[in-house]
This record gives sequence, structure tokens and C-alpha cells, in this order.
Amino acid sequence: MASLLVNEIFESIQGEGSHTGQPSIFVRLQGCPVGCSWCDTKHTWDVLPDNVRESDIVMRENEETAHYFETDVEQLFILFEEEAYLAKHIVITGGEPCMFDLQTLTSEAIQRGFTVQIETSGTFEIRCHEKTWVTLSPKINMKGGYTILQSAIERANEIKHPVAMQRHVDDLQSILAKRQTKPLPVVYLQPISMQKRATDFAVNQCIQNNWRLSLQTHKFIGVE
Ligand SMILES: C[S@@+](CC[C@H](N)C(=O)[O-])C[C@H]1O[C@@H](n2cnc3c(N)ncnc32)[C@H](O)[C@@H]1O
Ligand SMILES: Nc1nc2[nH]cc(C(=O)O)c2c(=O)[nH]1
Ligand code: SF4
Ligand SMILES: [Mg+2]
Repeated sequence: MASLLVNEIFESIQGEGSHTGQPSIFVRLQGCPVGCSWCDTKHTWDVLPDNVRESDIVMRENEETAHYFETDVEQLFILFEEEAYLAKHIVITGGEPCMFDLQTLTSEAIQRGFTVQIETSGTFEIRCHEKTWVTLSPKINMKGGYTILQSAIERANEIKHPVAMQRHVDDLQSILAKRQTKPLPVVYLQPISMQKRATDFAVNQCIQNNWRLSLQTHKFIGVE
């Protein structure tokens, strides 16, 4: 069975976007080459063989590390049971989770009665069950040189765009103009790193464009 590289798994409340407030099992996969300068999970970027650990070591680590373990879908659901998770919603994030083929994981989750959501930059093909909720957080002109895929723009169930300045809004407008599938997905602006200037800017742009505001609510209340 296809392998997954896991940076961390934890149960919390979805802090962002349209599922905000929903109890969720977060699966954070290792690896991302996109290179957003303001990324809040830089420890997930590199996949260094020296950083492989046993799953129980990674599961007991309390701080952010670049350690990861290798697993498969079957083992992942065993682990959920061992951890006695209660949430019925799974958020697959990273790193860039779409570097992995998520078809088996999302299908198995849905078959077991979970709802599933993927958080993705849209720079890799999205391979998942059709009932998966896809949150697209578009990344263009980042250091890694990746471009957003048209297929990701069409697949998005919501767009959650990190913003701090006008250029980010212009990027978002250009992405929305490319979307052919109707209806348009619900659009959120998410202030980069919760900075006051970025938040004020986002509020103003939400009002101007009738978009919604997404705050990283988990950070305000100090949970994972
Ligand atoms: C860490 S990313 C991982 C998933 C995927 N690579 C992506 O970018 O969507 C998860 C979410 O956090 C957002 N994000 C990352 N760093 C942020 C920051 N400093 N401020 C606000 N949002 C941030 C991303 O845009 C994305 O919506
Ligand atoms: N509580 C909580 N909600 C989140 N929503 C998206 C997250 C992510 O890092 O992808 C995230 C996260 O790291 N924690
Ligand atoms: S695509 Fe996502 S994980 Fe990768 S650098 Fe950007 S925000 Fe971070
Ligand atoms: Mg996060």
C-alpha cells in the first residue's frame, strides 16, 4: 500500500475557513517545495532521511520538529483507534499533502464514516475521493517556482487566500477569473500571521469584495 510520511497527528478544532469550530483529526504530511516566505510550518518542508523516527516517538513529541514517520492507510486508522480520537472529521494538511496520492486515504476515511478535508496550495494534482472537501490556498510566485494548476482551481470547494497586501488580492482575482466551474467557491481572506496591518487590510478587502474573513482561531486560543 502507498506510503505516507507523517509529521504529526493531533486532535483539535478546525481553526480556519468554512469548517471553523469543527472537531477534527489533523494529519500533517511531511514535505513541501513551494517555499512561501511566511509559511507557519517550515519544519515540514524537508524530507531528510536522518529525521525518520518510529511513529510512537513522533506521536509523543510536543514541540514542532522536522521528524516524521512512514506509514500506510491501514496503519493510520489503527493509530486513530489507539489514540481513541473522537472527531469524525479528518483534515489532511502539511507540508503539501497533494504531493501524495490521497485517493486511498480519503476513500477509506469516507467508507468508515468520516468526513474529510484537504488543505492544499494547488500546485500538485489533487488525487482524492470526490466527496472530499478541498480547501485551496493558492500559491503563486513563491520561491519554489511552482504554479497553481487549473485542475485545482476547478476542484476547490473553498478558496482561503492568505493576504497582507494588494498584490495578494490581485493574485486572488486572477485565480477567480480562471475558474470555469460554477458556482464559484466561497472565498476567504486569511491575514498572514495575524498581524494587525494584515488583518485590517483583510477586513477592508472582505467588505469591498463581499468575501469572508478567516482567522487562525486556534492560535488566538493557544491550541494546536
Ligand atoms: C501550512 S499550510 C499546509 C497546506 C498547504 N501546503 C497549503 O499551503 O494550503 C495550511 C494553511 O495555512 C496557511 N498559512 C500558512 N502560513 C500562514 C501564515 N503565516 N498566516 C496565515 N496563514 C498561513 C496556508 O495558506 C494554508 O491555508
Ligand atoms: N486548529 C488548527 N486548524 C487548522 N486549520 C488548518 C491548519 C493547518 O495547519 O493546515 C490548522 C492547524 O494547524 N490547527
Ligand atoms: S505551500 Fe503550504 S506548506 Fe508549503 S510553504 Fe506554502 S504555506 Fe507552507
Ligand atoms: Mg496551521
